Amino acid sequence: MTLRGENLIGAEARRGTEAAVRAVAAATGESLEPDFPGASLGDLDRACALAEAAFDTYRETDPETRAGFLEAIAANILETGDALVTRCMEETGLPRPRIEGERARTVGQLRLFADVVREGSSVAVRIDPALPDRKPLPRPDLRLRRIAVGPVAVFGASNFPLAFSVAGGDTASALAAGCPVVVKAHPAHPGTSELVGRAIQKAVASCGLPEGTFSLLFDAGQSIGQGLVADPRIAAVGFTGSRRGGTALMAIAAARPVPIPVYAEMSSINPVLLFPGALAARGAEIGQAFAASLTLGAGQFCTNPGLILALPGPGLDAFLEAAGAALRDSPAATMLTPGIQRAYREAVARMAGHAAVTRIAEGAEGRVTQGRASLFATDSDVFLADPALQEEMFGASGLVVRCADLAAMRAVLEHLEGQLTAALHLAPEDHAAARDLLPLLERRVGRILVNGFGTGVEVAHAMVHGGPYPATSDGRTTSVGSLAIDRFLRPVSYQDVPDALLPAALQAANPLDLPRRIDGVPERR
Ligand SMILES: NC(=O)C1=CN([C@@H]2O[C@H](COP(=O)(O)OP(=O)(O)OC[C@H]3O[C@@H](n4cnc5c(N)ncnc54)[C@H](OP(=O)(O)O)[C@@H]3O)[C@@H](O)[C@H]2O)C=CC1
Ligand SMILES: O=C(O)CCC(=O)C(=O)O
Repeated sequence: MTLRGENLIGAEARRGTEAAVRAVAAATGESLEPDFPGASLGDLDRACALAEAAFDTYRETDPETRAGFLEAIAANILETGDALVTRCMEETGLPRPRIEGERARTVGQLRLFADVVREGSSVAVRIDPALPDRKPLPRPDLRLRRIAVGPVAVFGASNFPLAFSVAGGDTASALAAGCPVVVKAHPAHPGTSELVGRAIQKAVASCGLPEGTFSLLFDAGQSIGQGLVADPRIAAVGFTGSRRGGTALMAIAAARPVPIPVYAEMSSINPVLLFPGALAARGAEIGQAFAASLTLGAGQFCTNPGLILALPGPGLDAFLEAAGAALRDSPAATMLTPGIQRAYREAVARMAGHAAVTRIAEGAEGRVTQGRASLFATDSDVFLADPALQEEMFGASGLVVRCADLAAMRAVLEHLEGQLTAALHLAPEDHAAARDLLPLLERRVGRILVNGFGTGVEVAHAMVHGGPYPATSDGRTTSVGSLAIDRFLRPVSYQDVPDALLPAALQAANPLDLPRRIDGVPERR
């Protein structure tokens, strides 16, 4: 499919009139055709007006229609074939297996949400039938369902150009909830965004949905993104990116006359706890696995294992030796954008320049567009004294913090900001020590995992890809997995509303065949 560099506004595709986003080949820095002129404020207004006009129709689509729509998007994405894969590789510098894997994850995610919509428990139907004879007062008939919150603004993420971008988890969960979506494309992969956007636009048309169900806007600056968050027709925001970007959007959303939630997934350094028994048994093996996780995707994962906590000893020495050797052998890797490469280089230089931090290993030097791996080490008292040491280095770099004993490890965890994940490496004899730390870890992170690393989030029902601030703006939820739909739903209760006036979801005959709780008890079906 030929790229046209057009904004997709409802059923229309039109070139913008503002400064253009230039697509750039991540590996070489060369400009790619076409350019993507930015949307005007008029385009933004039209996209939001269409989204609002679509809302009441789209949110009341029956489960089969909405699930079929999500599946049609998945099919259309696959139909874009190699054109999508090659363009995405060129724009991001990510290798083919990664992009193909990410496409499968994106399509699988859309299909998972189709299943969620068909299954119906996200509507959360509750019925408390009237008790007219109750004394001293009768109870009214109460029926609850959850409805979509309204049009959602989604910011595509740079580092997952498919799974966290135009048709990624935020879009899939918002559409599954019944919310029209307006996406602000990430300037790092505009061609990928257009191809995926057209796949969604085509599905809107083939499923007979209102055109405002989906729009995609490009912008070389920040006025469209900021305007979207401020627009009174937008009811919620999904974002993955920097803490600075996420908090700027949170401030705009909070300052609106009607504030709205921003679900921002931001920085995380994902502590890895190496317990003594595990280190003694397999320090070198863990070191190799750690290096592989750290360098995945040039380290550009928010789940990247950036902080390692361990007690000194021969096990830690073996870990450092193996991780160091693997990282010294690791080739430099193309980073997503010149800005991300520069930010990474500066973060590594700051760490290397710290008087009380030593560099354990450095990967091979690369081109100007590439990042090289690094591993640093320090002691827990240094880490505790300097908050800058827990800032994310977005790339393949980690910091090992030597903790004199388990109490020192606890002190470091107490001091940490909110995180997406914590990984514990354990042997059976470490279980008691790990058990002691679990309550603290539960307070700090969204996902606790054992004998693995957090990179590569499973898209599943029991997944939490979230965590307390600043890992995310709202630790009560997740941006990956079926629970992500909850962000875009709100409950409405209907009291003594006649059956003929009730939405189908709540009618006595249950025409949508939804799971229901009657008087608090799941109905037998
Ligand atoms: N932890 C994580 O998961 C991730 C962290 N990052 C971090 O973010 C850095 C930059 O990467 P990037 O992906 O571009 O993330 P950004 O947060 O800079 O940008 C993400 C998106 O939000 C927009 N945006 C950012 N700030 C604002 C604002 N104030 N007003 C309106 N729109 C805004 C950007 O537009 P525009 O580009 O025009 O500014 C872009 O579309 C990385 O170096 C890394 O440190 C990045 C990706 C994931
Ligand atoms: O590790 C993953 O699969 C997802 C990582 C992620 O959410 C991110 O880097 O933004």
